[in-house]
Amino acid sequence: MLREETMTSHLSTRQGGRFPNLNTPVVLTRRCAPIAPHALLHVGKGHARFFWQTPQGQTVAAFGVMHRLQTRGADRFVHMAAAAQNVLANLRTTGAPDAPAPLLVGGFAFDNRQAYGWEGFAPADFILPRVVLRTDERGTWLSVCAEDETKAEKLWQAVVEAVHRAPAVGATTLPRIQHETRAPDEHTWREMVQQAIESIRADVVQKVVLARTCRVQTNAPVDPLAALARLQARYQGCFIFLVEPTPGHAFFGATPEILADVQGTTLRTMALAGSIGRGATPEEDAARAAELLNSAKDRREHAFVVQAILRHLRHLAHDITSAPAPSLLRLPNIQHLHTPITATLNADVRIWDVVAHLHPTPAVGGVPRERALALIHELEPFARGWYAAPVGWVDAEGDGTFVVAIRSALAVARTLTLYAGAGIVADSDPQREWHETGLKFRPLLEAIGIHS
Ligand SMILES: C=C(O[C@@H]1C=C(C(=O)O)C=C[C@H]1O)C(=O)O
Repeated sequence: MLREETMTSHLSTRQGGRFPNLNTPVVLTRRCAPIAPHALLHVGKGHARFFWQTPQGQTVAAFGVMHRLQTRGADRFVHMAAAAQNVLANLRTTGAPDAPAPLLVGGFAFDNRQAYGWEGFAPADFILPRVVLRTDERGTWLSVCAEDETKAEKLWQAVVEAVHRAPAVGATTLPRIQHETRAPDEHTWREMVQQAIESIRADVVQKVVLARTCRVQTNAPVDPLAALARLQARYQGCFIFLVEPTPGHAFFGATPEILADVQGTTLRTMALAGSIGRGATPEEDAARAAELLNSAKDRREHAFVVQAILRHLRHLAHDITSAPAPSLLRLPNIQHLHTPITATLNADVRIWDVVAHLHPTPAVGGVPRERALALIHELEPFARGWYAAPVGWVDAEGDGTFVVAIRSALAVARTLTLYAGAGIVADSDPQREWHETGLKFRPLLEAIGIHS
């Protein structure tokens, strides 16, 4: 039943292209008794899937494809905005009158490069899901999307029955690790950082964020749901996400970094840059926090991000406010400098415009942006795929949230690739940056049962 209902229709856009006429699908949304998001994702195994959990505990779990929207190229944000608008404006909603609006879920690649291992992901890839489960302070909502009312009604009932038959998330046996490789290795990393520092001294760039990967081979496929459960247990302060646009190609993580959160005309974003480990005792932890807050190097690294965000927002928004000095954002593995920023969007500015302008901030790219990106391409021995890129959702009212997909991993079959980066400025130390990126791998290593 579910399998038949979840047929895929493709909607690709090309520059200057026209969108095909769509039939008008029906989105049926009703309140329901609590359903565990994991049960829904379990039912959705074998389909495209999406999961989202905010630090406040709201969740979105979705599966199946009513429409898949894919765009590529430097203008992928603009083209996706048009395609999304076209799909969301062509829905008939039914069910509870106070139901949350229909949404699209997905994200973007970091840049325009072909990325090895990311074949299951288009450079901009969103779906209008067949089934969406949302929990928030108002309760639990189940939405289904189908060709007509009768089909929607049948699908709604079928999903409710299926989730009640789904097994509870219990202890899962984790796959055994057979092989682990760090790319680049430590020696090459030091050379990369050294070259970045030389580019900074030569005034080519002022800051650049370099990343490295950890590739793990396991004896059995990694179950992203088991990894998500572990991230949920330990990293509730983060946004926990899973994007699986093609079944079996899963990108997931626990990120603290919001790129754009829009409700009505209110925008929330943040600068997050400058990092140090946690202490083993409260005294040591406080000493490290003080060291970070007083570090001229970290404050400079951070200021680049604040300035870039404020500069972009000036064209998009008014009433922009940012904290005068960074505060601490503390996670179990690491602590960061953090500046919350809010603004009111100008008329006609949508979340897509904000994402298109802000990404990549110097928290994951560098300053100046284009030169830093060129240096990243030159120095990093891999393409980033969706790592450090915008991932999130947008609804039919124009609200939405995109996070920066760091502290993340790609799982395809028995290969898991973890990514972590660090901002390099003139006085960075390659050894310390190796250690810092090591700390940033930790949540995802733990999520698959490796304690480093
Ligand atoms: C690039 C990453 O993290 C970013 C870089 C940081 C830094 O250089 O201090 C801190 C937070 C993030 O904005 C990552 O986790 O991979």
